[in-house]
Amino acid sequence: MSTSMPTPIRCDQTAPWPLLAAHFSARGQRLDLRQAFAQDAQRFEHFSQCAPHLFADLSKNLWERDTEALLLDLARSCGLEQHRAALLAGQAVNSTENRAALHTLLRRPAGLAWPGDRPETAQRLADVHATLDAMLAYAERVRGDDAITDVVNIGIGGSDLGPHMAVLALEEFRIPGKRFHFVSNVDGHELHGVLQGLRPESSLFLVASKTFTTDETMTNARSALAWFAAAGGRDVARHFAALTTHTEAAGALGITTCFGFWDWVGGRYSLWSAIGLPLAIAIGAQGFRDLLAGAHAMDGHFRSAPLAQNLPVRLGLLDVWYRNFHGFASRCIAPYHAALRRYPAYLQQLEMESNGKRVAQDGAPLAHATAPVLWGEPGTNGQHAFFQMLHQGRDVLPLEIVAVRQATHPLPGHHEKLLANALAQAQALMLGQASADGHRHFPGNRPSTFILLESLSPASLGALIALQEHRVFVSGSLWGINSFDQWGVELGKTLAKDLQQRLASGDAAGLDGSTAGLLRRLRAGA
Ligand SMILES: O=P(O)(O)OC[C@H]1O[C@H](O)[C@H](O)[C@@H](O)[C@@H]1O
Repeated sequence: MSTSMPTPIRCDQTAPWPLLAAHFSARGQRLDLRQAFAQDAQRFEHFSQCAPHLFADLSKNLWERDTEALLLDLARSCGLEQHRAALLAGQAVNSTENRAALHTLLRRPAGLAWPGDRPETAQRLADVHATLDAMLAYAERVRGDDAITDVVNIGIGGSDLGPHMAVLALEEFRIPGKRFHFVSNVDGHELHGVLQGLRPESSLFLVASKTFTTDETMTNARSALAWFAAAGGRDVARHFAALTTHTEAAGALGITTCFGFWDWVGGRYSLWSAIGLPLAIAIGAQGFRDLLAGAHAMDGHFRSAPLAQNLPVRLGLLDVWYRNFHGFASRCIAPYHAALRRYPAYLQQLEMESNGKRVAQDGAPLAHATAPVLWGEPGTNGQHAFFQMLHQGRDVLPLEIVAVRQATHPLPGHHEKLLANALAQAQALMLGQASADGHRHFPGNRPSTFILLESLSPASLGALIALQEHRVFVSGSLWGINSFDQWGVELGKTLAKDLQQRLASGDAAGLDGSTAGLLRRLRAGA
């Protein structure tokens, strides 16, 4: 059993909060990055940071050393260090569900104890490794089974976004001869499109659902099972596996090959658990262990680096500064690597489902803003679509670039162009360009963060994702919210059940005028 932990202190109820507001009015809102670089020869050194497997340049952001010092005071006043310790020790930081959020345990080496561990941690870690070993052995068997050519992951949200993003990101490491498909939407077009290219005897379906109740996933799993039987498939135990905390529910559906995990793993933090099986099949047991090791290295950095040199902390503090003082409402994510094309979507769930909250831990409404909108596309594509607005729109939209120093393809010239574009965008946003013609004038002073990986590998991807997880924890902690629940997704699910019946029956009694009108329209011809 997890014990409850002291409630973090809300940022707007601490002494540094009004000091930050005063600092913003006096200087922060007028900071000019071009002047800031001219006045501080060490600005790049001060605001850049090495962390395991990556490097980050935060110097082109609208803050100065004094700002960061005040933000660090804010973090301390909010009890960030105590809250971090509670997270890592497995206390019930998810207060509305009375659960720990122990995704860090999933990547901890076997037998490693941390000071402050709760008594049950050693057993949990042993369970993690027993499951990991079994899952990786299974992944290796599937990799060696040439009869299986197609692996279909059926899952949604955290049971789709992580493995899907990572299988794409690590395509260079992917086993040849197997195709990977991800079916998430209840829209039958998606599953139908995949099934059309499959044969039962060469397909492996992985039904991924923490709860094993999610309607989309259950509907797709039932349809896949029905297709399998109708197409002459035999041996469900060989061709279907369930990745879930509810193995009995999988059994009830007829799926007996199961890899489990635990309620203390949040859906959007579950890539490291059995939910990672499609990735493990794609990149192999060693690749998956490298991913875990990369994430664990970042966990160590987050756990022990001083706050002022702690990259997730610095990013999380910058997020608070931007959201609550500058009032920036979004962050544009631009991975300059085509294989990271699902990275923005992955971060959307991680940050917006974690921190898109309007009440404090105690349920009281907050007076300050929380998660920004995350959005984006790989560079250079985004440059030819929406970067116009980043450069010349009326709103300031902070940009976060992820670039990779080494390419793995052999094509000459491409990578230099790609990296030059990443650098140029950050430079153009900051420097701008004066022109008497308003249409050609670039105001500049627009912020960006530049994250650099040496290469895109399982280890660096693990570190990058763990960095983002911890950064979301930092801002959520200061905002005083529970970053680990997602009650906001429930109402729509309940109403969809009711409306599914009404779509069949035509009963519009008691509905609002718009929903009733649309229902009639949808049923026209029924
Ligand atoms: O893994 P599952 O239990 O099927 O949940 C899948 C997803 O759906 C839920 O509604 C939540 O919004 C997500 O956090 C979760 O990842």
